[in-house]
Amino acid sequence: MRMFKLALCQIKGSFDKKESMATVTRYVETAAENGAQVISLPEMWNCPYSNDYFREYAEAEDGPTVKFLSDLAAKNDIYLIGGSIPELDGGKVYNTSFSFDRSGQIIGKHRKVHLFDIDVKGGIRFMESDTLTAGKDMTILDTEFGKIGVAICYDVRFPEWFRKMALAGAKLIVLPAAFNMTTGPAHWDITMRVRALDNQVYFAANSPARDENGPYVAYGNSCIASPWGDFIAHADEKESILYGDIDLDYEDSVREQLPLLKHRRPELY
Ligand SMILES: O=C(O)CCC(=O)C(=O)O
Repeated sequence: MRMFKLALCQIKGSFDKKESMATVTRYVETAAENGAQVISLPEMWNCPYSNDYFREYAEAEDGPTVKFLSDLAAKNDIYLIGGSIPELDGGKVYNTSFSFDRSGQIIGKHRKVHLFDIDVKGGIRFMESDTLTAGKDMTILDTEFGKIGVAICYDVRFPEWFRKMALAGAKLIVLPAAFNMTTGPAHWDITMRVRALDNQVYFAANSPARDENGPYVAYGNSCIASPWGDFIAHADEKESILYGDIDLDYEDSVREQLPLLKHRRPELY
């Protein structure tokens, strides 16, 4: 099939995992009822986004959250890109996105490769590397709709990583992410559009909804950019489900008319 419906669930986090799971269940069921075949969640949806909580909330791959996501994918007969959660493995904590097929099988596991360590004066300081370990591997899901790349938030700032994904065949890239109120207004929209445009892919960024009272105020503004570089869907800061039709024939036609990927001169750079 050359066309499928993607849904991004822009939901608020909470301190209570059970409450977060109940919210996720509601949103995923609604998106599936509305015809979405691939559904995604935000970064760290089951854990407050703070170094104070990552280890406390972390779970192993055989823990309850991965089981919950697997059951949810199977029950709703959808591909699920499970946002990200703190994953505990060998005493280390990773920011990890698990993905599932329609039967609930894990088909991808992305550990955030670029850790979010920034110090913007008068804005935001965050040092993920104080508590988290970086992953090393590129993640591309093989699905009945084609290849879907998965990366997490700060990964988006490294264009080489996404070019590599496009060259490996990714047609859609999904980014569970949680920009903030300093870098969000400055860089979110333009970065998502340009990753789509440069690589001639659909590019979808799934933020949590904004919670002014939470430990981390996310920017929201989940969005889906087309291979032409325009937005086909864009949320505000509130809880919502964002839908987009991913049309791979359209993607092919953009690539034929403006053959950027063919015109590269890798022997020169
Ligand atoms: O790159 C940014 O500005 C934000 C990144 C971020 O919030 C994250 O990686 O979680």
